[in-house]
Amino acid sequence: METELEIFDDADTLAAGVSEGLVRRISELQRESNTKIVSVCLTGGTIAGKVHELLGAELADGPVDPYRIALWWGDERFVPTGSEDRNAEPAISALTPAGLDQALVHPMPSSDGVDLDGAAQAYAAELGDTVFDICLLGIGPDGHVASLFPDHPSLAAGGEDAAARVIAVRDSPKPPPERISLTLPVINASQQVWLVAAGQGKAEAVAKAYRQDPSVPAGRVHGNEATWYWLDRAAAADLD
Ligand SMILES: O=C1O[C@H](COP(=O)(O)O)[C@@H](O)[C@H](O)[C@H]1O
Repeated sequence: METELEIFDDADTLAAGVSEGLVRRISELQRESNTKIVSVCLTGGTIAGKVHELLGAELADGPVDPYRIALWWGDERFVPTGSEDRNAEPAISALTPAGLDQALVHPMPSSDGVDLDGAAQAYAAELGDTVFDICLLGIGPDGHVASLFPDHPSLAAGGEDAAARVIAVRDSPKPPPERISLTLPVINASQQVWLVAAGQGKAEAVAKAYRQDPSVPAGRVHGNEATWYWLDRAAAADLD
């Protein structure tokens, strides 16, 4: 399993680099097989928003067939449809103009009319045994990935030995308190895991993750084939 590191000057050039990297990898996989549907798991967070904006434009006008991409999410805030806290909706708005097959777009449920545990179970059923070609993950300043937080029940329930593929998260240390998250076995089954972080506030968590410190969830994720770190200089500042 390879670990790759890409460092950019700032958050904007980082987002552009990740977006270009996605186009490169997705088109490579699509070229290998005419029928291949590339499964990409998206993340929420600040830098991801920038990536999705750029990716929407690149997918509309590049080598990728957007109709052969399946989109999934690593985590979601359990809030009503239309809430500005949702991870999926801004990404879908940014990417849909590129011409996605909506049947292959799999947002996690919102809180409208379902309970949290039921929502997590429904997403697990939808996910089945899907293996992601690429799983994008933001890193929180505390080292959380998806909605698996350090020193929190989410990490116990969603750790390497998790029984479920998708869990309900309550009392999240970062608001909103109720969330849905993939667990480590699903993330770590991905062909490639891409960790993306920008800003000095992420530097300590990134350094721990890079040296695979198990005290932070980000230090416990990896891809089957490769793990990529996509960082700006500030987030990379504490790397040895
Ligand atoms: O709440 C969340 O936070 C993390 C990190 O977000 P960032 O804004 O600090 O980059 C994100 O990866 C996760 O998907 C999201 O739900």
